[in-house]
Amino acid sequence: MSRRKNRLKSGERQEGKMKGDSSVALQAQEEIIEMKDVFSVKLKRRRFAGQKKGGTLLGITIFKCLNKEENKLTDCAVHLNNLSEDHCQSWFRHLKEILNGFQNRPKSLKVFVNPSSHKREATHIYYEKVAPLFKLADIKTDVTVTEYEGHALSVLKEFELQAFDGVVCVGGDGSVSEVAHGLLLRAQIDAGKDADYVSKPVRAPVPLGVIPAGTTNVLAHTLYGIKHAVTATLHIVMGHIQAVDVCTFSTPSKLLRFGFSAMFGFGARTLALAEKHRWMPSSQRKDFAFIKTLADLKPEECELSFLPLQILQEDSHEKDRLNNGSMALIVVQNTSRTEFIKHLKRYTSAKNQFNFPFVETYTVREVKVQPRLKSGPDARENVCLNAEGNHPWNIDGDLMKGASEVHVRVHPQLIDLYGVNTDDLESSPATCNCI
Ligand SMILES: Nc1ncnc2c1ncn2[C@@H]1O[C@H](COP(=O)(O)OP(=O)(O)OP(=O)(O)O)[C@@H](O)[C@H]1O
Repeated sequence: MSRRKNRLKSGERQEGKMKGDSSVALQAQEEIIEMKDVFSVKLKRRRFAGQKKGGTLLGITIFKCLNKEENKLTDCAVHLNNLSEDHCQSWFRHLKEILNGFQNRPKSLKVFVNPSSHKREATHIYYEKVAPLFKLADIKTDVTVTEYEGHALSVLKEFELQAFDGVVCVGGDGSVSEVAHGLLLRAQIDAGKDADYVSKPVRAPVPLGVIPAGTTNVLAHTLYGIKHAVTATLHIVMGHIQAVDVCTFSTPSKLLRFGFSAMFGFGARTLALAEKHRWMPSSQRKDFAFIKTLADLKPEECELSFLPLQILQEDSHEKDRLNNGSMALIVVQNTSRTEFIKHLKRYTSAKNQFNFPFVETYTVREVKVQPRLKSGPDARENVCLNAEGNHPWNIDGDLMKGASEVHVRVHPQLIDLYGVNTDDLESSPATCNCI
């Protein structure tokens, strides 16, 4: 058996023989290949340079998804040598039939690529690492490279969603949030709901996939346990799906946004300052805004009310999951800058993260935040402060300016995301280089 160059750059290859008649497993060099790990099968032919059709049949090649170390997935080619056209064609048809039977695997995807994410590498990542795997898996794609902020949202409001099995976003958290919001908004419009006030939203009709290519990729990290475009692509190709809770953020009169997470106070003010300095390179801008907001740290005058979730003792192991109909509310108040920095330093660690007397944590279903307006001689400040958007929110990394009272509600399992239950993944800590 001779070894030839692998057709996939990132993959590995093995060789073996087709023998017997097995519907779910093949044997290649002592290794059992389970069909649930296979995402593509091709007839393997010897062709001359430039030859597109025909060629001598050599066997079939099976492409499977391999679980590498630390949550990393990669693709791998297994060559099964057989010179009989009839034999290969019959195996090929049979294996294709099995692959077509996997329900959640997409056959057609709408893809949004944000070319401005991070250091402008999203387009390269998509065409070099993601698109070849989609092609190999025979997934049809319709790609929109976004031209401005809000472009994905306007496309999502108009296009023929029924033609696709899923939507994919290549970018950072801001882009994913815009696409998730657009997908859910579109679902409400299609269901005949008032998009300005949605009390019981309907689910997104198709799953959303996230290819990490941004400055912050928290959502991708949560779904795949790693920032790795090939891993994310293979989760999509293999149809790994999980239902995830989504929140609505509304003022008393208007739905602001569907989103996964939000910050009010320090995290929002940092983002607002960073947005004012868009001319700076992305990482510098964020570090600058972080340090400056920390230096000017002041408490946010507001009233906070919330509806706690009663978790039964036997269900308490579910408290960390992404789809149990609850939110974690973390309140930091009445503390000094020094103590606050200690809290921030521990923020990314899973151990004793919130173990400070000035940090309170609650498991809740609803939260209301009402900025407290000034009275007496300072009351005139309210008008100019609100006009400047002085009560900003950071919703999934996107800035919402000037909102008055904001009502946050969690809606269980409102969207399907490609990925796995992160409880099953090995966790790797996030880091911050400013403090
Ligand atoms: N062509 C474009 N030019 C400018 N902004 C765009 C473009 N396409 C999309 N956007 C917007 O860019 C924002 C940020 O994108 P994304 O989160 O992918 O990148 P990022 O590098 O993580 O962002 P940030 O620098 O804000 O952290 C999104 O809100 C999106 O709406």
